[in-house]
Amino acid sequence: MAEFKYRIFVVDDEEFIRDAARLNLTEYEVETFASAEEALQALKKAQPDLILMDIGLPGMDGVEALEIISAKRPEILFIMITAFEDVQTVVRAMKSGAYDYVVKPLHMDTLKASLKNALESIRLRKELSLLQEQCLRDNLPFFIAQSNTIQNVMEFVGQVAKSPDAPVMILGETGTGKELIASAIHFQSPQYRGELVTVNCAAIPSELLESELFGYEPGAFSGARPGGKAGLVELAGGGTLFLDEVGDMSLSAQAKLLRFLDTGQYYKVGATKVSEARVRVVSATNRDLEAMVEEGGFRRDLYYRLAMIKVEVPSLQKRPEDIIPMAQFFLEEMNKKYQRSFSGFTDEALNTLKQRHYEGNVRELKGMVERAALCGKEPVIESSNLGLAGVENNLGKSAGPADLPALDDKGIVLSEILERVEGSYIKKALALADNNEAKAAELLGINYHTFRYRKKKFMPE
Ligand SMILES: Nc1ncnc2c1ncn2[C@@H]1O[C@H](COP(=O)(O)OP(=O)(O)OP(=O)(O)O)[C@@H](O)[C@H]1O
Repeated sequence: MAEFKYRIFVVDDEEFIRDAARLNLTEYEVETFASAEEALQALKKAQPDLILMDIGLPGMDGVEALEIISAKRPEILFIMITAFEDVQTVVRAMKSGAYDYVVKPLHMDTLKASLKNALESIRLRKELSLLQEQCLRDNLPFFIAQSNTIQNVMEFVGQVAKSPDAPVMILGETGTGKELIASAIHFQSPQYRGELVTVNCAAIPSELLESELFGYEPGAFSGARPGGKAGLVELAGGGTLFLDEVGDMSLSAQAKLLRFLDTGQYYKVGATKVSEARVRVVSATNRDLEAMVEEGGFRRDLYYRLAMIKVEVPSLQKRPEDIIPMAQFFLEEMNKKYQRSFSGFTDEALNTLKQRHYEGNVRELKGMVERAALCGKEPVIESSNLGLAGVENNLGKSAGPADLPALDDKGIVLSEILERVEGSYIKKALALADNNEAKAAELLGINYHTFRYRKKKFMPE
């Protein structure tokens, strides 16, 4: 195997110094240049690890070249070569990020020691970044994809994740895994080191959404924080902004978002100066956005912009092969969460799980397994632990008192039954309201935030 050698550019107008570097630094791959301009030209094709740069060059000086190169290639280290009297310039170079400097006349031992230190720091930096990458990827949420249907979706997701600027819209019923897919897009994209910032457009009152997204200047409105606030767009800079339930965004916020998507620019509330951010936007909805566009509730131009790439997540009903592997995976998760030690499900419980029609999709399945892990007795989950007896939770059927278990001398657990009834009505209201949580809350005569809180209890996120 060829021996690995660090690559060093030496930029000095004195031929003697260039020759000395080539002759003495044989353990490195050395290329020499008589001017900063020549080095800049070579950088278009080459990838040096370090540049040994003379400060007093004819034409562009060494510090200017350092600033230009560092802005684009911050990973390249610089050691500056300077004459004694040049202290001011050395200070400027160090402030601009030079790693070290050596003074003319060059002493090869001093130069070699400085190079060794610099290159050791490159090695450590590379090692650290490899470790960080591995750690990021190891902490990726686990996505179960057993069925061909969802495997095809995930293959497509892996492909679209690679183009960092293309907006992606994820469509699918509630609880199908849209948020998980948004995080898969982020972590498989080139900007995975940036933040993944999630905004639930339905949970933020429409009058606050704009200032949450774009931030505000000090004193922008009464009640604003004195120091102003950074927007979620800014926090997601260099990463991904996930707009969940995007169909619930007000028309005024839609207009601002469209401008941002078109130009990458935005105004903080109360600002006169424009700000910029580079962000991949992923959005999701379980509403029929095309119908909303026809009815004027969602801007057509924004819809086309956001849905440049569409990912459709099938309901659990359409991929029954995923039910059992998911149930087993969730049981492992719950074993850890609640320090239980279930080894699996009885055959009857497995059949119950397979036969159920999951209106709340994966979230409902996960909730059932969680409840079973809490209420069941080791070593295995039984069908009766799945919380389906007595009340038929499936939608389309009545969830009224007729389905409640009779009260006899064995007694009942009232709190459990009330909980089931509540869960059943919440699901029914969601279905009637076409998954619009605000409408579902209205149907149940409770406010939106109470609805969200109670929904989470039955359909944990
Ligand atoms: N394929 C999967 N593997 C493992 N867990 C999953 C999978 N799909 C969904 N989940 C889990 O199911 C729950 C619901 O998923 P998620 O929140 O991503 O759904 P959603 O489609 O965004 O729902 P909503 O439309 O209500 O916002 C989460 O706890 C998620 O971790």
